[in-house]
Amino acid sequence: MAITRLPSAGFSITIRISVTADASAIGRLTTCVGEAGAIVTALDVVDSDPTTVIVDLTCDTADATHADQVVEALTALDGVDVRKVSDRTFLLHLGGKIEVSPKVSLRNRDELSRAYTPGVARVCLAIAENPADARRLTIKRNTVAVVTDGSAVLGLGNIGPAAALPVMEGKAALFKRFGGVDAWPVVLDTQDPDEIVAIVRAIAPGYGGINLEDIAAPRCFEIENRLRELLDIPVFHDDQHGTAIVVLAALTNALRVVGKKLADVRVVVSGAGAAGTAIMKLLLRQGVGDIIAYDRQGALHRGLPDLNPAWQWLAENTNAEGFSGDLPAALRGADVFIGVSAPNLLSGDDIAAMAPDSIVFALANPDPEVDPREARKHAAVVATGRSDQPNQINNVLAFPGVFRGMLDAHAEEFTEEMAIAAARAIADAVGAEKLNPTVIVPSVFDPRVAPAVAAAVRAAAHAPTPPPAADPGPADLPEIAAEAAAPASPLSS
Ligand SMILES: NC(=O)c1ccc[n+]([C@@H]2O[C@H](COP(=O)([O-])OP(=O)(O)OC[C@H]3O[C@@H](n4cnc5c(N)ncnc54)[C@H](O)[C@@H]3O)[C@@H](O)[C@H]2O)c1
Ligand SMILES: O=C(O)C[C@H](O)C(=O)O
Repeated sequence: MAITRLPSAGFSITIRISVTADASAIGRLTTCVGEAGAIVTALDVVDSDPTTVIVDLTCDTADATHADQVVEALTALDGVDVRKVSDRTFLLHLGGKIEVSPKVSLRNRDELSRAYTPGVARVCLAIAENPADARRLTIKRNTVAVVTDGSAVLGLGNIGPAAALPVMEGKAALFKRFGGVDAWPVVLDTQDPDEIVAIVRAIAPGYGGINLEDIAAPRCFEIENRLRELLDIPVFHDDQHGTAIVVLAALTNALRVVGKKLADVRVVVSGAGAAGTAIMKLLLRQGVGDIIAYDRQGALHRGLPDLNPAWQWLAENTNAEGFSGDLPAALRGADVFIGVSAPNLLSGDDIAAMAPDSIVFALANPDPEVDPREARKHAAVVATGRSDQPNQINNVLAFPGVFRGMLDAHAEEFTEEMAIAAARAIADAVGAEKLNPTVIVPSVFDPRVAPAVAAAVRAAAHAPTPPPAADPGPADLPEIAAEAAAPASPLSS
């Protein structure tokens, strides 16, 4: 039942090869790579002499084992010497993916004296006198902490803070690329909720928002709730709310495609963790017909003893009929399946037993709950978290625009109203003229998405439209400078 892995840019390798320089040499290399199931994406001649040519051959493979097989096949060719193999994903990560870059030039004493000491002291005092000025005079206005304890990283589990860092750097890069937000990873060597809350509370003054990331359920709920109480900046748990926003957007459009209404559909959710719980809460808030929630031990229902508070809430607010059968049984006649749990739980036959025009979102990464190619044989709309399948559902459609909007609005909290507004903006970004079973979410690279989400979030925060630039324009500065400089300026006496 496992999904067959296809060659992907995520497993791209560059192989440096020395080959005898005859007319068919290059052709033999590319044929060999193709026959081994990889896809050649580039071939560069690095050097040559009268008898040999040295090339860098770049190809997409399916995984690390497949990459080894491709290299072995090349090595076995006559007249071929494989000199070096580079994993392009690892090359891209050398030294990390983000850096701090000054926005001011520091070319001489004049600039140094204003950007740093002694000039900076007056700015510090201005903020000490009026803490709200931190948003105008420091990075706080545009900076988000991406906080993790490394306890639930992607679908990889509890791999710890250092191993989580590449994901957090990636999030920070996405924040900047799609939302213009300066985000910085904060990886914590503790998984104790009290310590996490204390640390985040202590670092909060330097940030305009907190993005919790890859913290395992159910601790993530407690940590988020406590921080929301304590802080005057928005706290957003991306795995919960980012996912829930994009799933609501995708489901809105999928229901448009099949002509059903949210209030009429029965939804089965596999995985009542961070993502699943937030998805269910948002769907319930939007008036979904009914939901049955599954986790490892089966369906959540009112009769189950010793549930944690999050599951107790779900047991009381879902599964109206008190169904307690297995997952395939729950799917019989269901309109929608949403998987945020584990790979390969369902077969094509399970999907075939759903209601006509069913919708399947199999979102476990990297391998979904059901092979999407099997699911597509029976369901009207299928989405996954994968970039090599149509309808990729990923939080990146939500979080850059959500934080752009919250920062611009100087929002003090993230609200459900913002989540619903963001989901509507993402759904509407597809547009009736483009909507079909394979296009229910906009492209990650659609430049209209993040601004539309930001505008929707700002409106939900009841904030006025900000000026186009996130930074203060020159017109703002004299007023701030005069205000801030007056008490301490040596020139003013
Ligand atoms: N595509 C997306 O946009 C997207 C977004 C968020 C999460 N995800 C994926 O969803 C999955 C869950 O993410 P999360 O952040 O909620 O993690 P989580 O650890 O908070 O929750 C996962 C839940 O699934 C349950 N589970 C595990 N195996 C199960 C099984 N065989 N049957 C039923 N339930 C099972 C766990 O007990 C847990 O409650 C991961 O694979 C993640 O990569 C995808
Ligand atoms: O966060 C993401 O981009 C992916 C998703 O949250 C996941 O856990 O797989």
